Amino acid sequence: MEHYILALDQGTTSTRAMLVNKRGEIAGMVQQETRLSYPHPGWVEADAERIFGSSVEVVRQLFDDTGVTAAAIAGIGIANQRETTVVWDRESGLPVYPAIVWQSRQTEELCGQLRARGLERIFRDKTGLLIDPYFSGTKIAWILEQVEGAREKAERGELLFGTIDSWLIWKLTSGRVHVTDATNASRTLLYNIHDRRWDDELLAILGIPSAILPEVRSSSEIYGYSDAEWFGQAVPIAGVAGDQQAALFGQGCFEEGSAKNTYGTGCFMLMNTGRKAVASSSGLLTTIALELGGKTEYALEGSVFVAGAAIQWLRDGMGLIEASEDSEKLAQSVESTEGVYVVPAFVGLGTPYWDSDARGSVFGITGGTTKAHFVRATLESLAYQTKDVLDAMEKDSGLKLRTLAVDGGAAKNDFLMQFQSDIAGVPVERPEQVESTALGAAYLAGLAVGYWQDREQIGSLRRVERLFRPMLEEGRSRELYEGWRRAVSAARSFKRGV
Ligand SMILES: Nc1ncnc2c1ncn2[C@@H]1O[C@H](COP(=O)(O)OP(=O)(O)O)[C@@H](O)[C@H]1O
Ligand SMILES: O=P(O)(O)OC[C@H](O)CO
Repeated sequence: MEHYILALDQGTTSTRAMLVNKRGEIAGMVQQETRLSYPHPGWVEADAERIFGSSVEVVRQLFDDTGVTAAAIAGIGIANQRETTVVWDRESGLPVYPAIVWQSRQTEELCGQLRARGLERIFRDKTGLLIDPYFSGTKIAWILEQVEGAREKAERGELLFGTIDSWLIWKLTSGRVHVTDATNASRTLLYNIHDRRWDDELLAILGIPSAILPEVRSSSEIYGYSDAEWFGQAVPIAGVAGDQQAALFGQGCFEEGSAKNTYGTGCFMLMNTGRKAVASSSGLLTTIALELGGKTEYALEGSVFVAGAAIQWLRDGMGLIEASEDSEKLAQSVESTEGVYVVPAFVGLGTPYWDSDARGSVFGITGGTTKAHFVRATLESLAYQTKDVLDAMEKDSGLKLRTLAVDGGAAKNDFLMQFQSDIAGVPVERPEQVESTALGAAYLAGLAVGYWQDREQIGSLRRVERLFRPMLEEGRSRELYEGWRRAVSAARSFKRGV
């Protein structure tokens, strides 16, 4: 019987289960969309129970579709949307509040207070992150504050916190295992990435009792076994990483200086900086890339909050397209945007601006602007935001990128990838398998159970599907990008009225 690794990619907008074979091929995939809710402007929440339910459903469906059973699964690897925060009752197993999604901004005020107390430096030095609602720490503090009785319960050890990986593992093991991995821990604003432990000082500042925290483990080891109830028989859960770190690993970015950009709901560029935690002066985050074989590796990261989400907005909010893929043809139906810029700062701006006040804006429209220009400008915004991050990355690392490895849903868009290469002036390399996140999770699990031997073997499995080279004349590219910078600057000043 052929054995597989089961990869579970629990992303912001969808949950996917995949079977990965020895050759690193995806032998089957099932996907389910996740519904988000927006209870107030800027807030983004999800039903944690549904996230777990859909995770089980996609696996069961995958088994039904392929005829593969749990007996043929050597291990489960989990990659998850990071930072998204779940707090649940240890006894009943029920979340005390919906999952607060990473994009959600309800802790803006709390973050402002922390910054006003001059705490930015302490958090930055210890965690590599900024004080921003993006990260889990203030989300936990907010839940403990807002949900009646939650703080007292947390202090009595009756509540548990987890990012989505912890939540899924806890549920899959029917409440026996409460763990996370170092990459996920490094996104909470509570984890000291240098000492590699939960930081008491930061916990005290945020008023979070340590009893609610999961145990932090490596990214590749057997954490526990899924209860037979879920998939028919127990399966080892053997790999965990935040989805962006998983994608870095799945892309084979093992060398210092290698980088990938994932075009999903947001865009996340990570550069491997090896055993060094490089501090940034340009608004990048320093984060744990991986903990494997007793060694910790670090990465620099640039985060764009709204990327593919802007294409979804064209589809669902504006009704301009029927499916995300349609954006490609429409964009190509016009020569340029004719000066139109869309700044999709729906929840503020991340790297390098970190501006919570910025809001989405459109510039340069005329009576001649059509749907095609609008759609093209929205797609182009993904490339411009990536260029912002890339510039910061090269500046802080002192390294010039030779190629940018890409993946994620929107990386399938040829127009976008060519425009990206043109604007960034760097070759863009798309692997045959753009599901790098799932592959990364599978590789981590496979290494733990001996399905694959080492990174060398894994690296040899990667195949490039297409290389996009810069084609646009450099002066034109610079001019377009300067227009973007002006648009961003205007979008940022609008809310403040300056
Ligand atoms: N061909 C395409 N062109 C542009 N955007 C796309 C395309 N296909 C998917 N997307 C966008 O990519 C996102 C889905 O990518 P995915 O990697 O699955 O995201 P996530 O893991 O964040 O849920 C969606 O926001 C969708 O709008
Ligand atoms: O859901 P994704 O794949 O866009 O990833 C979300 C990130 O992990 C948030 O930091």
